[in-house]
Formats: sequence, C-alpha cells, structure tokens
Amino acid sequence: MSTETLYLTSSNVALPYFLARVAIPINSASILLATISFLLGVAVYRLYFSPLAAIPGPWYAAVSDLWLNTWIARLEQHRTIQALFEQYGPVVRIGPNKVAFCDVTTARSVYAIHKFDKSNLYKSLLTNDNDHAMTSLSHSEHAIRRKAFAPHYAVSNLTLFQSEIQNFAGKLTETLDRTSGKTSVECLELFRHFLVDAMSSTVFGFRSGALEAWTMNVTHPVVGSIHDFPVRGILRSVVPSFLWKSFCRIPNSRLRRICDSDKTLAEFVGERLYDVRSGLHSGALPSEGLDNEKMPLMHRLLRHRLVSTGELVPDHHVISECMGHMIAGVDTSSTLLSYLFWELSRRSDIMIKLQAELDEVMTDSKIIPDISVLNELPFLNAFLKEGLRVYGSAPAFLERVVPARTSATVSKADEDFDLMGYALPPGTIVGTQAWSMHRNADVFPSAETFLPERWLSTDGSDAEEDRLMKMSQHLMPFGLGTRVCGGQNLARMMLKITLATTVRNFDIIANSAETNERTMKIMDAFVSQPLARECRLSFLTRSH
Ligand code: HEM
Repeated sequence: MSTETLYLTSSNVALPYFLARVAIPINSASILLATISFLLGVAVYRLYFSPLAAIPGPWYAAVSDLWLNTWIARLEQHRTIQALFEQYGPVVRIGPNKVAFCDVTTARSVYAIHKFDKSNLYKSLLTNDNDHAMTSLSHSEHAIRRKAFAPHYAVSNLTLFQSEIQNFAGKLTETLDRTSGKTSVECLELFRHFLVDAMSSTVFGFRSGALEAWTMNVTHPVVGSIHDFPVRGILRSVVPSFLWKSFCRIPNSRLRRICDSDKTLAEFVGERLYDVRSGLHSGALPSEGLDNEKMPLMHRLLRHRLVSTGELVPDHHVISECMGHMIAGVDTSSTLLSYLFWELSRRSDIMIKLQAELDEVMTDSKIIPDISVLNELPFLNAFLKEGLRVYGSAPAFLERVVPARTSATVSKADEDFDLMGYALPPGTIVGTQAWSMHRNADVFPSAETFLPERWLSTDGSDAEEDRLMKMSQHLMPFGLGTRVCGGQNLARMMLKITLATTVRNFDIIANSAETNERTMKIMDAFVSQPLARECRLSFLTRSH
C-alpha cells in the first residue's frame, strides 16, 4: 500500500465542526474508492433518476458522452445514430444530456416553430475569433446577422451574378477538356478551386484566380485554408484553450497550416475589405438606398445599418461573416458535385437520360442556358433532389438546446418541453440529422438506391401528390427553419449550372481501382467527405 498521504483541512460548514479542525489522512486507495463511488453514483443517477431516464437508448450512451464521442472522432456519428433509430425507434437518448429524434413534426417544432438556440458545438467554427451567422447561438442575435445578408441570396439578386457563374463553369469545361483521354482528375480539389472562384465573385466581386492556379498544379492558399478550417475547428474543440498556442507551435508543417487556416483566410478577406474601402473613397461602393443594384455580399454588409442603433456593421463583423460564407459554400458544394459525378460514372442509365434532356436545350454545348430554363428540366431537377437526399453534404446531427421557456410554455416558466411524449428539461440538447430523415424507408422505398425517378410524378393523382409532398417534407439537406442554409439558392444555382454544362460536354468514367464504394464511403465531419478524401474521375469529351 502506498504511503502517499493527502491531508485535507476543510472549512466546509457542512462538515461536523471537529472534522474541520483535524487533518484527515487519505491514501490513494481511498481516493480511488471515492472516485469510483462518485462515478458509479453519477452513472446510476443518469441511468435511473435523470429526467431523460425513460427515453430509449443504449445504457452506455446514457452514462457517458465518451461512447458517442468516439464515433464522432471516427466520423461515423451519422451511421451510429441511424443504427440507434433502427433499433430503438424515432426518439433515442444518445448521451447523458442528448436526445436525437427522427420525425418531421418534431423537426418543425424544434427548428422552425420554437426556434431553439444552437448548442455550444458551433463555437468551434468561429472565424477570426469572432461570431458569424452560423456560430451565433441565440435566435435573437442570429436574426440581426441574417437580416444583413439575406437579401443577397434572394433569387432575384443572385440572377444578377448568373453570368459570372456561367463564365466560371465555362472555364471549368475548358479545364476538363484539356484532361480528356489523358488522366483522371481529383474532383474534390478541382471543384474547390472552381467554387472559390465562383464564391469570390459573389462575395467580394473579386477574381481570385483559383482555377488558374489549379491548372498550374498550385493549391490556391484560400482553397487550402477553407479545406483545413473544419479540421482546425475539431482540434480547437478538443485542445484546452490555454494549450492552443503551444499546440500550434508543434513543428509540423501540416499542423501549422491547419492552425493558420483561420488567419490566412482572414488576411485574404481583410485585403478584399481594404480593396472595397479604397473603392469606396473613389465612389465605387454603391450608395445607400439602391437595394436592387448588383452588389457583392461584402459591399452589401458594409452599407447595412443595424435596425437597433442605426450604426453600420463594424469591419471585423463583415470580415467574419464573409469568411463564414466562403467556408460554408465551398466544401459543401464541391463534395456534393464530386459525389454526383461519381454516381453518374457508375450509372450510365442516368447519365444517358440527363444528356438526352440537356442535348435538347443545349444545342450548342458551350452555351449554358439561363437558370430559368434549367429550373424547368424535370430530370435534371429530380437528379439534383435525389443527389441532395443520398449525398447531401451536411448529413450531420444539428444540435439545438431546449430553452428555459418556449413560446408554447411561456406562461408556465418551469414546464419541460414535450418531445414526442417525453418531457425534456431546459438545457437538454436535441436534434435530428438529414442522414436519417433521408433514409426513412416508409417515405423513400429502397432508400439506399439512387433513384431520380422517385421525384417525378407518374400520373398527377392525389395519392401521387401526397407521396411527393411527404418526400419533400423529409428532405432537409440545407437544414430547417430559421437557421436553414443562408446560401441554398446560390448553391442550387451553382450546382445546376455546373451539372448541366459538365454532363452536356463529357462522359464521366471511374476507374474502380482508384474510386469505388470503399474509397467513397461517406464520412460525417459535419460536412461529409469520402473515406479516401479524394474522388478521381475521368471526363471524356463528347463528340457532339
Ligand atoms: C450543397 C451545398 C450546401 C449544403 C448541403 C449546405 C448545408 C447547410 C446546412 C445544413 C446549414 C444549417 C446548419 C445548421 O442548422 O446547423 C447551412 C447553413 C448555412 N449555409 Fe449552407 N449549405 C450549402 C451551401 C452553401 C452555400 C453555397 C453558402 C453560401 C454562400 C452557404 C451558406 C450558409 C450559411 C451562411 C449558413 C448559416 C445560416 C444561418 O445560420 O443563418 N451554404 N448550410
């Protein structure tokens, strides 16, 4: 037995007076015993006496977050939660204080009607150490930010940027043309470069030259930073704050790049702000009051006045918001595009149908039709919907916190929130995930099969309309409610233009030795990514 002894003197008024006056010898065995007793007590409380004790789920999830965290670290949270739904039903306790549900009505209640605040998890995505729309936890704070950028993503405003996006899509076609018949292309990296160009034009009105850099075999620094940023977020959330600076000094070049990703991107966006301000002094920033004038996001934010004070948005907020939008838009869209083209490479039946539809409206393969024409193409739109269902790049569990009071319980301050028959106390983390909503076999028969036709109405009957409506209600690739993806209109526009022009011009092929089911296994890093972190495909120029 160790002779190590700990002497405690206590002034705790709860202790008997005489104990407070004496030294109590405690050896390591006693400490161990006390710790085990404490942990056992906590476990027993969480399992049998917690307000969440009645909710179905595995006992090890109820006892500690450790189990789920290991699956999060292995990027398998989406499949783990799905397996629990299949075993326990549509409400599952996935942690001591965490409940997952898979139900449309409850999703509407949490995300849209009661507008629960986000959980602290989102703080790992701060940009330039500052909040932006995605990381604002409270509904009220978020509403102020959203008001500033929402008009930018209105369909009518985005149409003003259509020619730029078409232009970049044309350049992408030229780039792919040059690879035809020679070599396979790593799509994730290529599409990230393409999207940095497209996004830079709408966010800053700036030509970033990323695609050009890719053709010269150079990774554009903004592309690298955007890609590294989520990894930085995961590290930030596990490394204690006081160790962060020392951690980032570890002499490893990859780690340095990850740590610096926020700074690199902030410098790039800061330079854009400087450019705009310089333009402002020469009169290039549109004057106030011209709301329907074409104007990049940054310009719009710089002239936005806060309703409460009438003041302009401070520069550091503009920088963080623009960074947030670049990060939110590039990896999500490039990953989805890569999966969609991979699907086409192994489903010639779908590729032939798409090409037939596009050949009709693109008699000249190099002229991209207006988005209003693309919006009317039934098969292209069904293909994209099915792509968002199966390969939606945000399959993740979207955490929210049960508030102390909801609008439903506003007159009964201490009342718990009722979720599918279970009372949840304030502070409980709840949420659902698109991955599971999109795999509900009652709504999507043969849910694992990629079937664009499921989105096409066969006979226009009431039953058919009902089926389509149910599917649409379950489709949530862009989230739900007030925190729904701010850029979803832009995403849809970029995706349709890129799909149309690429499928019209190329046959897409995968060499199964380099790209297959195993390498493309979908991993959940909040934004999805293929297991191999690459997607190599060949684009063969069509003859007409
Ligand atoms: C396929 C592409 C995309 C997918 C699947 C996607 C998905 C999502 C999802 C699921 C959320 C909600 C997150 C949550 O509730 O926690 C979100 C938020 C957001 N996304 Fe996207 N996104 C995509 C593209 C874009 C693009 C192109 C932009 C911008 C230009 C963008 C900007 C944003 C912003 C600003 C938010 C935060 C909205 C807010 O809280 O008000 N996203 N996105």
